[in-house]
Amino acid sequence: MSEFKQLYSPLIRSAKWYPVQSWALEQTSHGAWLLESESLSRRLAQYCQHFTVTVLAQTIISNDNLSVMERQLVGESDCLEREVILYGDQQPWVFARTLIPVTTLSGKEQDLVDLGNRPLGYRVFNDKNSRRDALEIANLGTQQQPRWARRSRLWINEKPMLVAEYFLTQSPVYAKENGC
Ligand SMILES: C=C(O[C@@H]1C=C(C(=O)O)C=C[C@H]1O)C(=O)O
Repeated sequence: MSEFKQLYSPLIRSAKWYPVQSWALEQTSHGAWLLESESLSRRLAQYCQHFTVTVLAQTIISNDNLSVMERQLVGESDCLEREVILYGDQQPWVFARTLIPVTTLSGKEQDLVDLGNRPLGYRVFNDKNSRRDALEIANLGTQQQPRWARRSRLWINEKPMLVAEYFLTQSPVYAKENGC
């Protein structure tokens, strides 16, 4: 198993998610990232020369393996679980875990199984029938040194998927504290 998956998969699964309103995000530099409602991939790509995605794992998981909240957000269907690292100029920036119900993988959306190293966001946000809701935030670091994660539901042609993203230390989200 990839070292990244081993490290970050359990972290993001056990995250305590809170609604956006619970955090003082307005006017902060990380807030602009966490509140991005359009494609995160496109935003990240503006901060580097080479934006790439590496798939760590992709498997079908039973609905029984979803948490109660996950089930509330995506429904009762089994899901394709896709875990990736988003890289900016070869630096790992974001670990992302997406749950795509198999019922979403129908009609035009059957191609989502075959994305490979193409960013999911490019595919989803190229479709005019896409939107994001149910945004929640978690701090996987400490109060002194926050390490942010967010979870949101994406809709494509009225079909849901759930995306959790963990912003790694080298990501531009922490650019100020990294001295960039
Ligand atoms: C959901 C988006 O796609 C990004 C790309 C992902 C992937 O390729 O699996 C996963 C999560 C995202 O951070 C986005 O760009 O907003």
